[in-house]
Amino acid sequence: MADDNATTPFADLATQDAPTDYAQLRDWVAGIAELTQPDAVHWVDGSQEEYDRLAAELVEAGTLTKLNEKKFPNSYAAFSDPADVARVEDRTFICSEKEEDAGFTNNWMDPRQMHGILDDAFAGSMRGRTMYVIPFVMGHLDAEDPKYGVEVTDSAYVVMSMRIMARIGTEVLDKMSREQAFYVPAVHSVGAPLEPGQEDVPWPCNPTKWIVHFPEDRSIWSYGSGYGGNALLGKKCYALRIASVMARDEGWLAEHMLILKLTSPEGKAYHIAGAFPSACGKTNLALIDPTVEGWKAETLGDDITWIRAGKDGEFRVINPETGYFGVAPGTGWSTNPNAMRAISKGNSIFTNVALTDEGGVWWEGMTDDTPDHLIDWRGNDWTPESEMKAAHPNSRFCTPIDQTDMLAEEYFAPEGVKLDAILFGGRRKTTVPLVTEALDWEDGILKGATLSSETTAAAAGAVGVVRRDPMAMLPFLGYDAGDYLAHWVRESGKADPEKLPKIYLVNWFRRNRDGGFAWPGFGENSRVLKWVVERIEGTGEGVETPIGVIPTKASLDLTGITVKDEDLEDALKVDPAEWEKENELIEEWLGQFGESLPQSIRDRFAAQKERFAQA
Ligand SMILES: Nc1nc2c(ncn2[C@@H]2O[C@H](COP(=O)(O)OP(=O)(O)OP(=O)(O)O)[C@@H](O)[C@H]2O)c(=O)[nH]1
Ligand SMILES: O=C([O-])CC(=O)C(=O)O
Ligand SMILES: [Mn+2]
Repeated sequence: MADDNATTPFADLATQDAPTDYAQLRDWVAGIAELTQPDAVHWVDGSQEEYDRLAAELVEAGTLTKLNEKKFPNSYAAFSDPADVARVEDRTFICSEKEEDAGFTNNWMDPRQMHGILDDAFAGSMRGRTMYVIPFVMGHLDAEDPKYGVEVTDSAYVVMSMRIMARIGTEVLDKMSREQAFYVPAVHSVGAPLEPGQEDVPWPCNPTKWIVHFPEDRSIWSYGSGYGGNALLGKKCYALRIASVMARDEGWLAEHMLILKLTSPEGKAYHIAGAFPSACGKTNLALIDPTVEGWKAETLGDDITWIRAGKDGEFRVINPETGYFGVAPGTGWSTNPNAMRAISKGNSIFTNVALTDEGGVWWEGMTDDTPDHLIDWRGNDWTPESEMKAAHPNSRFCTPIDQTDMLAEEYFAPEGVKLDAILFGGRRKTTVPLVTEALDWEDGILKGATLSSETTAAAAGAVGVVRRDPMAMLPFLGYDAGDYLAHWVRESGKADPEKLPKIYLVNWFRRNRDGGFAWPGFGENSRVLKWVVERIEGTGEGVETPIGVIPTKASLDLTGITVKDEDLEDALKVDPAEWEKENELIEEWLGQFGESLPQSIRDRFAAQKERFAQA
């Protein structure tokens, strides 16, 4: 261990037991300790022992409830402050040097001004608490160019969750230190210092929240929230916002996508990625149980995908995470048995779900029967007569991905898999058909660029409002949206045109004329995937419409289910009146981009309007 000339007791605290001689890292951690003034500093080794010790401390503090060991081994439930239940997009900032580099979709503030605000907020913010130092890597530790990070946090809940979601601890620290590698410095504080003698609360947080990214120096500062995407900084903050900037500069793509491996009855494997906004079905599709005869699904990832052009001109994809942070409500034995099996193996942390009288967890949609009595996510008695939901709509399960029975072995391969198709999807009651094949790659980019969805509980704010969400990345772009689309165009230029994935627009959420879902969804989506594969093979039947090719009614394999003919019509129709309105909204959306929007996207949109005019 190196000898430090520490200047303050806090710097001493940070470095005295530091298990690394990486001087730059030691100095950085010491500096954060000086700023935040914790009572203790702990370098996280990532061991089970450490995890169990933190869990015991959090049970003692009332943050975690240990679940029934027989039903949910080594699992815990956490209940957040009712005002800290989701990502806070209006408090999320991209502080690039120039405002135009953050683009019109992001909140921006001058980096110097923001650093001033953060210095004030973080000054003494960890008083009375332990500061944890979490070395982590997103993606594989033995990747060609491992993407390291170090999260400093005063939340043990964050440490436990990060251990599920990413590769953390000693092995990562050792390799990072040996290589003196660059790491993304990520600072997190719940923003609730304790004065001497002050009693803690189960879920400390601060009414003022700051989720801040500095893309040029690749750093992250998160203040005031303990929740999910606000606090587990390896996830959305690093693996999407900061990684998207790295990807722009280094020539790859960081995307909000699931990865699914699908094997046909003939034994041929296909890899499909899907970009859907938060709470629009990624985890469910990633864990699909196909209902269509003879098809097998395996998963590689459910939320984040990094794409690189391979040496043979193919697109290759990996999942940089190691766990699920999945939406609990709607995840059930009938809709998502693969998730339920993974969860049942234990080692999970549930946040804002309800507790059963047997010490288990429950949420809306988990089982067909509703329990007679629960403790709801706010800690109140709950019965089926209660007006409130038992679980918060954005309640989550945090579960290791390697507990998935249907995990594809390629998940473990640093070189990833070759991508065959990309689905862009959203939650739209009207207008957008069940599935549409883009006319070609550039038309596919237009589909991604103009993707839209009704807002959900995954972010604070109104639910059910239609908004444009380019490539499902709206809340996760680390730079200008037009530059991002131009980067897509540029990256695809590197691929062999023959090997570019085919692109599809999907919508599992369209309503029928009676207001119900027009398509049964979930496992039945395998029927749509089968059509996609048939299109790739050149055998699937389709009808050309002004927005692309949609299946004929007969070309969707509906063996074994009954879908009413009129429901199928409602699911598949391209209604010119709806699209006239839609095209106006798209025009308005594209009008918000500046110069940076690639001309090819404007041209492809003009072509789409022209096809409607000709139809
Ligand atoms: N009707 C219908 N609902 C679905 C379908 N797939 C998912 N859902 C519901 O949509 C909600 C969100 O699904 P998820 O799979 O968790 O969404 P996600 O995209 O992984 O969300 P994030 O983890 O927030 O990014 C859940 O309540 C699901 O039950 C589908 O095919 N049809
Ligand atoms: O980031 C979070 O808090 C949860 C999540 O996966 C999302 O909202 O997309
Ligand atoms: Mn998910």
